[in-house]
This record gives sequence, C-alpha cells and structure tokens, in this order.
Amino acid sequence: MWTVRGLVKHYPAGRTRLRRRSADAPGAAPVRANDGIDLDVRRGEIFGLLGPNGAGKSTLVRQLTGLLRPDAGSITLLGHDLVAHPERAARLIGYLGQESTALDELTVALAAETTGRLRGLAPGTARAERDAVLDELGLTDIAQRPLKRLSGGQRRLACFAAALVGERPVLVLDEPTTGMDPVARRAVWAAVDRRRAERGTTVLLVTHNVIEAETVLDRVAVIDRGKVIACDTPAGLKAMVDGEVRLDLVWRDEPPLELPEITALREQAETAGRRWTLRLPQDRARAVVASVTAGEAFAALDDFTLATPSLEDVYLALGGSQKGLVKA
Ligand SMILES: Nc1ncnc2c1ncn2[C@@H]1O[C@H](COP(=O)(O)OP(=O)(O)OP(=O)(O)O)[C@@H](O)[C@H]1O
Repeated sequence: MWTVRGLVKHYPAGRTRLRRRSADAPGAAPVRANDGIDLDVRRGEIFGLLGPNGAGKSTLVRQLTGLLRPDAGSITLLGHDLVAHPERAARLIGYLGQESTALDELTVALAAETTGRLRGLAPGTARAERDAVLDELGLTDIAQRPLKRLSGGQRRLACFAAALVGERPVLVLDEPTTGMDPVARRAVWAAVDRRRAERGTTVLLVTHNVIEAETVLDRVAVIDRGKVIACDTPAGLKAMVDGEVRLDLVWRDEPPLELPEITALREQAETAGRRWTLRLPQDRARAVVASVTAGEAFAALDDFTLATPSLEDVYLALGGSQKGLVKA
C-alpha cells in the first residue's frame, strides 16, 4: 500500500547541519541523504525505520509525508502518487514530527481540537474526538495547560494525542516516545494497537530505541548512510547474529592488563570508559566469563552482563557506519 522506489535526496553542500565544517570547505560534495531507497509497507503493519543519527531517516519521512520533494524516485500511498501530488499526503497521514513548535502556544485541549478542525472535522465532532483522545491517553487533567508549560514527555504525549484526532489511515511517528515515562509509553502503544485492531491503521515509526523497536515493530528497515541495509522482522534480523552473545565487562578502575588473558580480550573489545563490550560465540563467551570471574581479574571487575543479541548488534554485524544506534 506504500511503495517507494529509487528515492534519492541530496542537500547542497554548505547547508549541512551536522557536517557544517567540512561542507563549508570549497568544493565540498553535496550530502546524499537518501541514496536509492526502496520500501514496501503493508496495510495494518507497524513498520520501523531504525538507524543512527544522520542516517537519513527524517529526510525519508519528510518525503514520505509530502513535505520534501525527492530529487528522484517514486512514492505511492494507497494508490496516490505523492511525488506528483504531495498535498494529498495530509489527507492520508497523521504525522507526529520531532518538533512541536507550531502547537506550543496552545493548550493541550486546543491543540487536539484545532488539529481536528484543520483536518476538516465539524466543530462538534472535533470536540468529541478531542475529549475521547485526551481521556484515552490520560491527559484530561492537564487539558487546559499550554504545551509550552509541560514537561518534554507530557508535551510529546499531547502532540501524539493531536495527531490521532480526525483519524487518518496512516500514522507516521518520528520518535514518538522520546522523554516519556513508562506509563505514557504504554498509553502510546496501546492507542496504536487499538487503532490497528479496529481500523487497520498502518504505522511508520522512526526510532533509535532498540528495545522498543524489538517489541512493537512488525518489520524494520535498517537505514545507514542513506541506504536500506536490511529489512525484515526483528526476529528475522536477529537470526543473522544467532549464536553470538554480547558480554559487557565494567572495571572498577583500571583493567588488570598485567593478566595476559585480559590483554588478549582488549584486542577484541569495544571500549567506552570503564566498559568493555565483546561480541562472541556462545561457548567462547562462557569461557571468558569463567576466566574473568574465577581468576585474579574478578577483584578488578565491578559488573558484568551477558545478553542475547539486539538489533544494535545486527546493525553492527551488517557493517553499520557508526559505533551504534544510540542517540548521542
Ligand atoms: N536541511 C538540511 N540541509 C542540509 N543537510 C541536511 C539537512 N537535513 C539533513 N541534512 C543532512 O542529511 C543527512 C541525513 O539527515 P537526517 O536528518 O535525514 O538523518 P536522521 O537519520 O533523521 O538523523 P537523526 O536521527 O539525527 O534525526 C545528514 O548528513 C544531515 O546532516
């Protein structure tokens, strides 16, 4: 129902956000933010875009929602050509972007009601939908507070509520749960599930949060440097690194490098301060745990954890260009 083929988007050199210094150099190349993206999102699915900072996710989403014109490629949503008719996206998609500045001056109730009115609801219907959605998300008590006086998580939830008013068949959520507490997160996923079950709503979700991605997504496209480097169910992707485990060792102070087994481990470890992360076959991990917990090294160890692979490990196994997915 949502088909994307050969999508390309360049930003001119010199207007780059993250690479400003190199882009200012004379002759700097334009940024190829999306570099030939193909996607097929099915009706009723919760489809994720996962990738590190600067991978090109927001650029892709802005094109998919008709806000940014691609340099090349095609986008069709529910039979509509969104490259030729980007204005049609607003009738098909409820979009929650990363920023809420447009709604910040309004109260929670007015933000929801106004969104409903802008989407063509009659005044009475907009008010009724507003009340229902605020109640569903537990926002009734703060309905009369302006968004700019709320905490980051509350503001995010209020914007999510507004995006739900005036039902659209597709929801695009760009990191919807950032800053939310667990109660608010659960309310978001319950609201998404309900719409999918009752109306077959399709959801495109941009996320950095690996745990959330693994629990809520039906399928996920891993994006790196403007390309889709893998696309499958979370379980399908994780099967690629089956048999590997992640071992984290946290040293109290300095690692005991006088011990040869520890020096050998350092070669394979990714280090971040006192933490060493190793990705190892299961039996090798067991042997390493046995040696660091039984021997002299144990006294120097503050903590250790063994974990099954996550989508982060999949990203690294696929040759991802960054050290990981986690937002800096
Ligand atoms: N308006 C812009 N002008 C110039 N370059 C841009 C612009 N927006 C993004 N870029 C560049 O395009 C690339 C992709 O950025 P994009 O924001 O799409 O990534 P992202 O995956 O959404 O990152 P994040 O997770 O940080 O939001 C980056 O190199 C970025 O610096």
